[in-house]
Amino acid sequence: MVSKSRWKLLAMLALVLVVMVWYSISREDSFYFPIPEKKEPCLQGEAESKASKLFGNYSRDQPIFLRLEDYFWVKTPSAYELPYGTKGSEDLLLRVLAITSSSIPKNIQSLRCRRCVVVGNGHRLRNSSLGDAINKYDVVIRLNNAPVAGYEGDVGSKTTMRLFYPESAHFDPKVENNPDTLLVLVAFKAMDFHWIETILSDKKRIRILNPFFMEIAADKLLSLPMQQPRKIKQKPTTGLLAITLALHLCDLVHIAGFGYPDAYNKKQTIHYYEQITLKSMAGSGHNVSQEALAIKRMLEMGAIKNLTSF
Ligand SMILES: CC(=O)N[C@H]1[C@H]([C@H](O)[C@H](O)CO)O[C@](OP(=O)(O)OC[C@H]2O[C@@H](n3ccc(N)nc3=O)[C@H](O)[C@@H]2O)(C(=O)O)C[C@@H]1O
Ligand SMILES: CO[C@@H]1[C@H](O)[C@@H](O)[C@H](O[C@H]2[C@H](O)[C@@H](NC(C)=O)[C@H](OCc3ccccc3)O[C@@H]2CO)O[C@@H]1CO
Repeated sequence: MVSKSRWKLLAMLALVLVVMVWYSISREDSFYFPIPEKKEPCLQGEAESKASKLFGNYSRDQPIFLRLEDYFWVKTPSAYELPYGTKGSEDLLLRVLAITSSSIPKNIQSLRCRRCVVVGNGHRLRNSSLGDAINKYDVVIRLNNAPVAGYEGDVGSKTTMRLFYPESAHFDPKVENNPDTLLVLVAFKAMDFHWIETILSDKKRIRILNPFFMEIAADKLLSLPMQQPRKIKQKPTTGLLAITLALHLCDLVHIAGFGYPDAYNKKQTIHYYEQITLKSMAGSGHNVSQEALAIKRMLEMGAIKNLTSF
């Protein structure tokens, strides 16, 4: 027979154990009982089903990056010229695709469920301390010249893809030089292909984004006219384009650093890394209030989740 005092001792020990487990789990840096890294639950195909509701009649068969085989023997017909299609640029593309790659890296390809985060360049990331959370995603998509060095605590240090175009390609290659980062060209005009042909030095890391995503963002998210006058007056921002791409590539899509100040807020800086205001964007061909509505719609229907405020 176990005596009453023994039972009491056992009960006390059990209580201490429960408190230790609770304390350990509630701390991020669990030291009594190491717990597996906390990751967002990921449902395979979730972003795909939300995207088809959002975009309607929408083909998931499109490749993310342009492929040589689609221009080599049979020239894939495209309804639009750049930036919504490749009509008229086929021969130039053939030359560029012959010296670049179109594959998705094996470590992303092989994932059963792809957790992605699109990091916008917005000021809301400043002092957000989101760095560790951002680094936990399988795919981190960054935009233009947004720096990582010096801002790791707020924006993380992992970069799986950087979407850029010639005018935005002024990130410091000595600092932002992670060899695992794909450099994804967003082509807006034929000159962009000439440019990339000239500057290519590390061919293996360059990809050319399928203009299909620009078309979908412009048409389905912003309802912009698809008929092309000589000059396109309005187009999606690179951030909205990246969200559209992520909904195609990933199973889970989160965003951070999106949202511009109100138009009357003339002093508020727009970026987390420099002091420019909304004024600098005048004439850049983006309708940020229309984009805010599109992002709100996607948040409301649960297609994306926001890590910062909006
Ligand atoms: C002066 C100008 O033309 N600025 C444009 C700049 C500029 O060309 C590059 O930074 C290169 O220097 O690029 C843009 O955008 P930018 O590089 O500023 O920002 C990238 C994306 O982050 C989202 N963003 C940014 C700031 C903010 N306060 N809220 C946000 O939601 C947007 O989705 C944005 O796309 C661009 O490419 O879209 C759009 C900007 O209009
Ligand atoms: C995502 O868009 C990027 C950036 O945010 C825009 O500001 C920028 O817009 C420029 C646009 O691309 C230029 N269009 C072409 C076809 O080059 C436009 O050029 C105006 C122009 C053209 C020819 C003669 C006179 C004026 O200028 C826009 C503002 O700079 O586009 C970026 C992506 O390329």
